[in-house]
Amino acid sequence: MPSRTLPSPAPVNSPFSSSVASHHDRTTTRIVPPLAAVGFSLFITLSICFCKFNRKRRSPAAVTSSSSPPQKPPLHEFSYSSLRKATSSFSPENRLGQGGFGSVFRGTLSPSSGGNVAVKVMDSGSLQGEREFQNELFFAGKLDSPHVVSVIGFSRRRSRLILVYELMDNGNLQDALLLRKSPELMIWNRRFLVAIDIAKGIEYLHSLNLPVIHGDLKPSNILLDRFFSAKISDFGLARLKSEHVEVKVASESDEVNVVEDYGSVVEEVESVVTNTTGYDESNFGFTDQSPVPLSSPEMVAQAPMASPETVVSVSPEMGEKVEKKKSSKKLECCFSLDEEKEKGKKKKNRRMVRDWWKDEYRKELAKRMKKKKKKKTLESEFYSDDVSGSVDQRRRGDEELYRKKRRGGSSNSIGSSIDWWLDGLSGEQWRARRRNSQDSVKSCGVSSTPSMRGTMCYVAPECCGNNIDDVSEKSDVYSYGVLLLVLVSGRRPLEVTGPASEIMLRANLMSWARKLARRGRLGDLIDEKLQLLDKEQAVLCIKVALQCLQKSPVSRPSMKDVLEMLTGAMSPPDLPTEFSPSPQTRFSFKTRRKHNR
Ligand SMILES: Nc1ncnc2c1ncn2[C@@H]1O[C@H](COP(=O)(O)OP(=O)(O)OP(=O)(O)O)[C@@H](O)[C@H]1O
Repeated sequence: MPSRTLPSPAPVNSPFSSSVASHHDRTTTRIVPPLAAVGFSLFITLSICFCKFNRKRRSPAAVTSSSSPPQKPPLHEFSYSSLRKATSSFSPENRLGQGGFGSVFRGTLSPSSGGNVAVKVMDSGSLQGEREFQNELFFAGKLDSPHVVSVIGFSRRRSRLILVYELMDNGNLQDALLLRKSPELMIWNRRFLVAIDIAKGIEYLHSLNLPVIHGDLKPSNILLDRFFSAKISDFGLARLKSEHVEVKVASESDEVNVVEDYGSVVEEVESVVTNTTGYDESNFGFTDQSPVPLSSPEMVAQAPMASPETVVSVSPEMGEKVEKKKSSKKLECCFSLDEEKEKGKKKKNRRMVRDWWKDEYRKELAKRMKKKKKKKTLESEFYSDDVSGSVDQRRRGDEELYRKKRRGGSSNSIGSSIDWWLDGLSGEQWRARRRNSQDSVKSCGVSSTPSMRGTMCYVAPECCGNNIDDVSEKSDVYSYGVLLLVLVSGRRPLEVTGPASEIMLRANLMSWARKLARRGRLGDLIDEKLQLLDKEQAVLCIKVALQCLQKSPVSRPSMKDVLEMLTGAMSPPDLPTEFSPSPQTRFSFKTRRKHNR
């Protein structure tokens, strides 16, 4: 009987083992494929996720979205009828104010469209108005700050241009402070906070990637919301910073190297002639901001052939283009015009504008000389500490006339008469003047913008010449200095009311502040009617203002420093050694050279 032996472990190749193995194999083949598939798909999924995550981390979009502020929603294009309805057919009761280029009305839209708004209707047919409108829209797309009045939208109906802003319930600073419409501003702290808000707003503009120069800072362009927070408005004269630009007008294939700054490129574009009827409507605004038109060679080639009623204009598209080109530090050639032609045209335009201004000066001077001979003595008194031996920057556009009169033997009085006239223009007169200038623009067909750099009394001396490169952030700093003095004193920069002795002493706010500084009596400048006054803070404001009002732009502090000085983050400033706002010699020299050319 065969003994039952326990089956020894089967060798691998035994039939038994093969049957076990085949059984095992069958099990494995049944289990492994799904497992492998699961594992494989898990692996694939994980690696895809990893790749995606990695790419996302590295993508510029991810970087921007995390580090840059959220994009502003696009501007809304309103229909004319909706705005007419919102303002009860632009009824006089809804009128909030009148600017140089149109009226502003209160409007009520649906909450989703903006709720309560301010609707600015530009005077139809005004070229400057159109220009300001374009500028406003261009900057509206760029600016986003709690210290800048927001543009909500716009409307365009043939030549009727309308801008829609957030409503600022307490109107402008000029009315609130100088017409004493807001008793709230009689409390010192409120005024100080307004000064800080404005400083923050300007600092924001200057700290942008492409700094924005407002160019027209004055109380009527500072609006107050219902909590009396101040915001900067009116970017009609604003521009991108201009420094040194090496622009070679070259052939199509050439490239133009842009050194550091692009504002001047915008300025260069100003000399590209466009038709009076304006910009191409389809390209106007925010439906498509693509920077097509001005760079296209066809258009540039057409430019000089435009009709006689051509005007100088800057377009939003160009600004956009300029910004886009910044990263590459190169700007493709925008101009196929040859250099000589372009220069000649520019020169001719400038000459026409200058001639017009000269004429205006001459007329105004004659009138003033005839009517107010007595004032001569007062003027020389006011400007005795302001006017240096050199010709004032503000007279640069009128140097010929100045020199002629000087030869006539009355240099000082004439010089200061011009100053007096410039400084003495009230807002109304200046506005009227700007309107007149529009007429002139129409008649001579050239933009008068080079002469229109802000509002008299607030505009920095270097802005009044023909050289656009003289305008910088420091020009805004100067205007802020005047604003600060106005805030602290509750007075206009020029007040010629009251008895003669009063006029002689205080008429010119800046001169008065300088005189007081020399006498160590800055406190005299503070508004006597202020309540809860913090005198130390008020004197600090005057000192900062005097720093801002220095004649040399480089000596003025930056807006960042101004803000830090006012908030105590930086030690208070020493009084500047020189107080004269008259311009640097280099400006006069440069301009004279230009004139002679
Ligand atoms: N968003 C707004 N909310 C409330 N009121 C406004 C608003 N915008 C303008 N206003 C009022 O309308 C007035 C006219 O404004 P606008 O900007 O047209 O001209 P301006 O700045 O006063 O003068 P200019 O155009 O000559 O510089 C302002 O002074 C202000 O009182």
